[in-house]
Amino acid sequence: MTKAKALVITGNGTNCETEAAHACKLGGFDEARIAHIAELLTGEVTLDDYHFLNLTGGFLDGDDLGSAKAQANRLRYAAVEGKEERLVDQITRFIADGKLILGVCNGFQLLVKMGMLPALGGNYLNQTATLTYNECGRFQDRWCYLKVDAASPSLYTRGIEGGVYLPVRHGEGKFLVDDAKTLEAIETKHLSCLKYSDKNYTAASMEFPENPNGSVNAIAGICDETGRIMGLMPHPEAFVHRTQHPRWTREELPEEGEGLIFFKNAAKYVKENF
Ligand SMILES: NC(=O)CC[C@H](N)C(=O)O
Repeated sequence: MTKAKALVITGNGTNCETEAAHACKLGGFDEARIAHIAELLTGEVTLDDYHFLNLTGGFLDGDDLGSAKAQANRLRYAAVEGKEERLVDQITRFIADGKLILGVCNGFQLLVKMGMLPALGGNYLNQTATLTYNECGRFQDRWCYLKVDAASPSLYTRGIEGGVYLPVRHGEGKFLVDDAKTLEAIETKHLSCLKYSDKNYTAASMEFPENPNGSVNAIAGICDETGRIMGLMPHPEAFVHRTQHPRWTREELPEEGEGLIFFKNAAKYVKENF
């Protein structure tokens, strides 16, 4: 059987790479390699050797120009040393090969600003949305209830009943779209797979602090139409064990944290399809 291989990109200010790689291993990947972005740009590491690309959280380029904007330009336009291709050509091939990309927080901002989400009509290099300053005007560091759309094509949220409880920590998490048509397409295709909600996961919420940033339609995460590419502001890699839960000493909790399912689903998909 193929070895399921995950790649986590680090460098220029990411700070969740170790947790993301740990979550990949716990979720069932045989290998989780942390690579500096420079290793991709020099051609020492190539995406073709992996199945699951993790774009992780942090403060890429210090959030200058807006979170993840500089890295979005870097990934879209930088050449790979000694090769006739740009890094974006490798990413486009990665997607065409049926592989998986998960962007968390800064990684979600990166995917959106590269144009890779929501990628309506399969156009992966067309920016139609953004993530900008939280409506409250402050950085938010708190735990949120996230309602899952069971009709979404996202492979990561498969099997989740109701919703998940995960931490957020961001200053620029407000999801916005360029026009009403984009939002309508996102909703009718069920690409808005995660929404900030009340604690019973009954309804999406625009109320602060349930919705920590004022995202349009309470959107916390979206996927593309294939369900293989997903981005979300909350951090699934930060809740893979019960001791990461804020009330773990007071509540009876299962051993496994609620975020691990994202990585288990990704590993299962890779093992079934490669
Ligand atoms: N945790 C993160 O990845 C934060 C992303 C970004 N630096 C922000 O503050 O919005």
